[in-house]
Amino acid sequence: MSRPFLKMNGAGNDFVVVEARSQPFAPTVEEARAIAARDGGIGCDQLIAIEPSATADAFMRIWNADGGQVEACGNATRCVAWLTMQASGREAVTIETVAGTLSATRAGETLISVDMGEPRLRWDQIPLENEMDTRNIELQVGPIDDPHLHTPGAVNMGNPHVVFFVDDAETAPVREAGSLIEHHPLFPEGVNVGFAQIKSRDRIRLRVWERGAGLTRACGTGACAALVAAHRRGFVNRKATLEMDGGELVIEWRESDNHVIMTGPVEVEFAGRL
Ligand SMILES: N[C@H](CCC[C@H](N)C(=O)O)C(=O)O
Repeated sequence: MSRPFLKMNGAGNDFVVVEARSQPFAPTVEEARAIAARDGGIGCDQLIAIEPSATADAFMRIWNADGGQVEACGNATRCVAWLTMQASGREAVTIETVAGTLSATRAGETLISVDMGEPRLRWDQIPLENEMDTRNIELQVGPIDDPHLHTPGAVNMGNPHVVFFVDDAETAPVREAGSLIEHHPLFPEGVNVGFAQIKSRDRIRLRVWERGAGLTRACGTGACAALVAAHRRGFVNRKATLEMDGGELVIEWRESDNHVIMTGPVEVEFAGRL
């Protein structure tokens, strides 16, 4: 039976959002992949279901475009939080995910802040295949030998990220290197691959090759990971604007509680039926 959905995006990272509180939604990997397909499907980076939660305002389930379920999606969390605020009239809501429950507050008519919690920084929390310093991980593969790509940092924001520091994000080998590293044996659960150009102590230009989705126009958890990795290397302050292909996110790694706060836009593109 067909069912309604909303096509949304957060800074250009786009989603098909399905309401699954009244009617369960359990697509197979193939069905999720078919919905996400840009050629023949609706087309999105992630497929999102809003489900009941016993402990939060809603549970958010996330499928990547390749049909696999994942733990976290920052831009989608803002979209689901915004929908929940619009429906409830409240300015603060909680969203339960596989990676934990997140608190969101309204920062504007279509601007949402999400407390993404604490970054996980130990090698076995990323996770990595073997023990190493997650500030500077040793990774040599394909175009990554490019001397312009400095030793990356690794951060888990509920999902795994590796962040390379590059001289120019526009010319960085995002597709070639991203697709190689996504499945590199150093990352037993795969990895999202960020390419960060430090423009100043409070501005980073970031492009992300996402695990299971490829090059996206923005990545919220990727923006959080890039800020944390760059601060750990002394490149930026604790708060910065992350310039992504589809828009800007403001990320702060709060000193008081070690939480990472992500603020960014939400947009409803259209409504349809699956
Ligand atoms: N676009 C999402 C990240 C999706 C991460 C997913 N690609 C994974 O496999 O972890 C975001 O805004 O955080």
